[in-house]
Amino acid sequence: MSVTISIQDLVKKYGETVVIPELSVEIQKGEFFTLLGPSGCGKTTLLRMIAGFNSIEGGSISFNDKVINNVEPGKRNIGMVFQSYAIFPHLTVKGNIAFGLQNRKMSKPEIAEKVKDILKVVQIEQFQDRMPKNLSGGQQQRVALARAIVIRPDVLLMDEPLSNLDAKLRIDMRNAIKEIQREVGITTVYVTHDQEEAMAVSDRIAVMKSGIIQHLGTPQEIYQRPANVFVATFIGRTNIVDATLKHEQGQYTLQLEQGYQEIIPNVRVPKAEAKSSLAVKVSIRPEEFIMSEDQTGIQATIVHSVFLGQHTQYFVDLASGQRAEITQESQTQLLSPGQTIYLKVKPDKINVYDAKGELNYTGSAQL
Ligand SMILES: Nc1ncnc2c1ncn2[C@@H]1O[C@H](COP(=O)(O)OP(=O)(O)OP(=O)(O)O)[C@@H](O)[C@H]1O
Repeated sequence: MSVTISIQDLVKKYGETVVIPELSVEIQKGEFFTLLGPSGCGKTTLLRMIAGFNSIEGGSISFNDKVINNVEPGKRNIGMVFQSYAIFPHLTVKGNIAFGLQNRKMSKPEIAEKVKDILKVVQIEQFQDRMPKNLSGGQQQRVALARAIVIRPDVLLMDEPLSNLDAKLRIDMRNAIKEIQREVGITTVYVTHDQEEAMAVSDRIAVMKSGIIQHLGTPQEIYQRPANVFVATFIGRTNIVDATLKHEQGQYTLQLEQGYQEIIPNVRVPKAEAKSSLAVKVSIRPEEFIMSEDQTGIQATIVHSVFLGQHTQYFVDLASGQRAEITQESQTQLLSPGQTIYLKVKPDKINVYDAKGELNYTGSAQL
């Protein structure tokens, strides 16, 4: 059975140091939920609180309607997968997977049946009699995953499970993890600092900084309408530029460099901040720039280019002196360093923030 995890006003302190000030979130039944953020933001701390390995200094964690704050880790019915595979070196693959079931006092045929089923799900049937030392990192991680899910946990917790794998295997394994999770449908909390990995596997992502959720949303929402400048720069690549937002005759016009301006269709400024002219920060992703055919827009000079096949990445100096990154579909002839171009932006795609970069005025960013 998989459960809803409700976290209410949760506080974590180490001595006098507050690591998680007061965090609330509801993780849906069967959801693949990721905690994403830079090193030290409190992801592992929160995961360990769910597992029962860390004390709780305030608030509550519930599985469905049951508060589990004081339930010991072994009784929470949780499966865990860590960065270090933590599988037993002296047991075969089959032996490793059967281990958790033997502790649950099942009959031998029942255990054999369950192990067989899980070997199939994680696709390591052919290695069932091997010892772990004769397996690749990816195969060992599949064993760890199989061992975690064979007990049919209510919750699956994964802490950087792919960090020890090489780049290609990480991609293969993240796809495998996503498929397996979908098949077994267990509520999953996944910790990573790798934004691309988070985007690839998650139903929803909580982007954290200093123990606080900065943005909670689907990968698409977080990429397209990041709640603040921290999230915009942490997820994917972007350019942050200063600009002025003018409110005239019921519409918002963004004034960028050199008199270049665009009407922005989806602006909502809270009443308390509303003025006819606001200093703002704008997040423009590399693909949200358009090269202007006529000589209007922001003048820029090509510094260098990186050919990536279908797309080419250009690093340019804007007239203001700011370095920017733009991505364009590759043309037969690449633009050369020193060449002058004119840039416009896609007004419905870019994100406009208050001057502190804390509040998104565009779209429907939810916090
Ligand atoms: N046992 C502890 N005692 C004191 N401080 C701790 C302890 N464990 C973690 N911390 C602090 O709590 C903060 C959050 O740590 P945590 O391990 O949760 O971060 P993280 O986001 O998982 O980082 P990483 O990606 O580097 O693992 C850090 O500032 C860390 O130094």
